[in-house]
Amino acid sequence: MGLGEERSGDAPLFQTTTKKWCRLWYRLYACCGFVGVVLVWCYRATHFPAAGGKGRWAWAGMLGAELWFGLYWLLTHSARWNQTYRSTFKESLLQRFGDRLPGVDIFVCTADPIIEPPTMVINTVLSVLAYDYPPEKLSVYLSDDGGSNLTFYALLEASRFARSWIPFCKKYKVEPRSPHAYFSQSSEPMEGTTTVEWMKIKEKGTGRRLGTGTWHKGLWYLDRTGLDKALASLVVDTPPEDSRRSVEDELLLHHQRKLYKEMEERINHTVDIGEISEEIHKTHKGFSQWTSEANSRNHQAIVQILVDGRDESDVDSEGCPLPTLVYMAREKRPQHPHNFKAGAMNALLRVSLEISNGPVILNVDCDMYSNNSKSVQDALCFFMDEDKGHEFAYVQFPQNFNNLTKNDLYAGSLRTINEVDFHGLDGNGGPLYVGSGCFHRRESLCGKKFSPTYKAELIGGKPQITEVSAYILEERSRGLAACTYEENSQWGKEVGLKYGCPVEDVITGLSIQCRGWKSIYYNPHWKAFLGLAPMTLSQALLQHKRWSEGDFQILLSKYCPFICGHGRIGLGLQMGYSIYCLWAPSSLPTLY
Ligand SMILES: O=c1ccn([C@@H]2O[C@H](COP(=O)(O)OP(=O)(O)O[C@H]3O[C@H](CO)[C@@H](O)[C@H](O)[C@H]3O)[C@@H](O)[C@H]2O)c(=O)[nH]1
Ligand SMILES: [Mn+2]
Repeated sequence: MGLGEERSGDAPLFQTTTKKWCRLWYRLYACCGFVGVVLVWCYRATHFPAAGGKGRWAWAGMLGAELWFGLYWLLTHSARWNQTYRSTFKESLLQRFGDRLPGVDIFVCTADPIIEPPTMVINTVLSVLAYDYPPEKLSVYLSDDGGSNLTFYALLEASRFARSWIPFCKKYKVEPRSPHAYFSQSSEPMEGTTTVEWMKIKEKGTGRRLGTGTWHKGLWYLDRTGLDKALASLVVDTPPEDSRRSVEDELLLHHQRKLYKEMEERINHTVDIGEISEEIHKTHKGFSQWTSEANSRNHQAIVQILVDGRDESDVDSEGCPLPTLVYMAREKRPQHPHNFKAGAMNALLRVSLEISNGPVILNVDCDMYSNNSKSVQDALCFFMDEDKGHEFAYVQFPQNFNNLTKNDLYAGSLRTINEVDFHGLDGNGGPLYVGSGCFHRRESLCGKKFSPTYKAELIGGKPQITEVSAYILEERSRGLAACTYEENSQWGKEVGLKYGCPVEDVITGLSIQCRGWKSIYYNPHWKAFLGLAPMTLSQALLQHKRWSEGDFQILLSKYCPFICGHGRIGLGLQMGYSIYCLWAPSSLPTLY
């Protein structure tokens, strides 16, 4: 069992269960399967055609293929032997740590404004900005490898919208906190509105239109004055307090939706035109960083702090502090390898160290929004645990998708991996690091070795307001995001994410585990992250080719789980890694 139970006095922060009966049934099933496999092998071996007999080579080939699959089967099921499940106790976390909670830096990566539309990117950003976590301890960084001023413009719009969106989410406990996802699941305003009170106001108040506003796609949207007027009229029209509240709620929802739609339209319009207008250009100094020769492969480093969480005058519409929000496009030059996502993540590690220095880091892809506002608290339940927390380097959540068709033609849901394999690996020392949806301890990601005596508190955070201005932080950060910064350094080797492998995350996770750290797989019923799976055959093939190639490359490199992991990670985990490392060679017996 997990922890806590054995610790007297303190309530546990997380619990580990094994689902005993499921495990037993599974093991029984696996044993029966293994008997079957052995019988197939025996049959092949004992019925081998005699020398000179027909089909001898074909038979030998079949025996080879079945031996391979049998051994692969053994590997897979051994890695699944210790299925483990986790649950967290968030209330205890808040009670116990209160304002001693650590700073959390969130990295969102995007690479191309055409493939990854800016409205999608900012929805992901807004979903993490609105996490249910003290805003002064939260910093969100967008890395734009496309180096696009359109993405920067979208983020600027998002930084303004966030001022009403975050208090709205907190007041109404909105879920999910990606505005697009939220508004597309709730019904359209004004049409078939639900409350009786609302109807009354419509008739009695200012008539059909309620107040001043604009028509949009056949619906009447109130503007701020219209909204205030309508709210004021409620006092007269609907005396009971609770019915007044429900109408007020509807009006605010309606207003928030209108703000979102307007922002979305402005961004899409600018993206369609493909350039920033003079008018927009004037609204922020950041646009001047884009010179006329700049393009996605050749430009200087750009770092802009759009919201400085330390600035007490910069608050949301309710007067509460905002999370820090930073735009970063690292320097790109054709003669310097940029190392794809790993390069972006390492630049983010350095820039965020300068600006907010959160000891915990979350990375999400720009197409994967947060679907649960409490995930940061969930992850911290593991890191902050007094007994075991110091052993964990990262907490990986499953990657779930919301664009799959009913039959999931290209197996994009990763169901077996999410629901079976990773629970097995969690019982063997921890799951792989697979990119999006993973919380890291900054130190272990930056190369620190685990030591059993080491019990660092997860403290740290932003420098004091008086220390340096945002301008100086931006200047310094630009140097850290320069493409020459990593020359002759350990970045990409021993520090940060590793370079040179198409699955930079898997190889990085393996080396972290080889340095003695454990990891956690947390798969809550209420999905924490929802993203976009490949939609076409060619996209799906390309992704699987990259994954298989990358994993096979690990097997052949010095990071081979059986060599690098020998004596450092358990045999179960070595076998677990090899399931994926052997994907590519498994294609040969499959073809046979
Ligand atoms: O030069 C690059 C290339 C990609 N990305 C970003 O990296 C992420 C993942 O790239 P994508 O092309 O979407 O790859 P996927 O195969 O969908 O990603 C899966 O596989 C990757 C490699 O294992 C992991 O890093 C991801 O988290 C995981 O979701 C996206 O946000 C990109 O914007 C960059 O920032 N810079
Ligand atoms: Mn992707």
